[in-house]
Amino acid sequence: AATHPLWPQIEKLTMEQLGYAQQGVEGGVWQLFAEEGEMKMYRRELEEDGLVVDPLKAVHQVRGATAHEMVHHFWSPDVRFEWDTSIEQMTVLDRISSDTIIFLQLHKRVWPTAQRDALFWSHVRKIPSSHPANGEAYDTWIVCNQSTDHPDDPKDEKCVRVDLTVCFVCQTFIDPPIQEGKEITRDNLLTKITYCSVVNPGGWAPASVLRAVYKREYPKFLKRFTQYVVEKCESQPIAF
Ligand SMILES: CC(C)(C)c1cc(CCc2ccccn2)cc(-c2ccc(S(=O)(=O)CCO)cc2)c1
Repeated sequence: AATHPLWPQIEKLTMEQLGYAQQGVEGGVWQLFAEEGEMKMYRRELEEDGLVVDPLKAVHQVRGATAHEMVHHFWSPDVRFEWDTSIEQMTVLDRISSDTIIFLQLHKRVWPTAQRDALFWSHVRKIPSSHPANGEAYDTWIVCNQSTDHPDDPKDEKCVRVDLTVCFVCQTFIDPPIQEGKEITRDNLLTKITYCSVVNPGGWAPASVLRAVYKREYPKFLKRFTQYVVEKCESQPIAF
């Protein structure tokens, strides 16, 4: 896949998004709009050509599943319908490598806006932890979703194409730190999650509707998704 024409963009954007996700939310630019237990959701108000494209950043931490397990279930087309209630259809247009897929997704229509679809590459990658595994911090895993073009794009005029950049970054910590010779259980897995998205709705949609939708849907999505992965993995061997 390193020879695929998209590869330089995939490499560059994935590392940029990793940096963006790891930036803190200090400085007053991010406004907290939802908080539930360990989950905090922030947004910045941003409009382009009169369209709401508010960047979102969510941070969460979850016990019971690893960064690898979280990120794999976010990336995999096989389980997408099990957790993503916002989509009506999903097609894999291309598998450009074992870790990069091109998706076409039809999202459920949200009244009164026109139905939207999204065509994006989705890349999953492990970022080896910089300091040697001190037995606490494990590797960081990232999924980066970026809108792209594709020759098999059906270009359905009835649909409005959203333009999205999304990253889902996870890192697992063993808590409390492992004792010599003791086995790690799922309860020792503390996974920190950062979810960032910038979605241009791509066509007329009232600011009030979009802001109401993401303020309602995003907290639900992140809670539902993380619970789904913890439950799905609880009886499985731990995949680091
Ligand atoms: C609300 C807004 C942020 C603009 C929005 C609108 C729509 C299209 C559906 C829609 C919703 C509301 C209003 C109009 N259309 C989709 C998405 C969206 C797409 C993808 C992902 S993902 O994280 O890549 C998970 C894979 O599906 C997350 C969010 C967001």
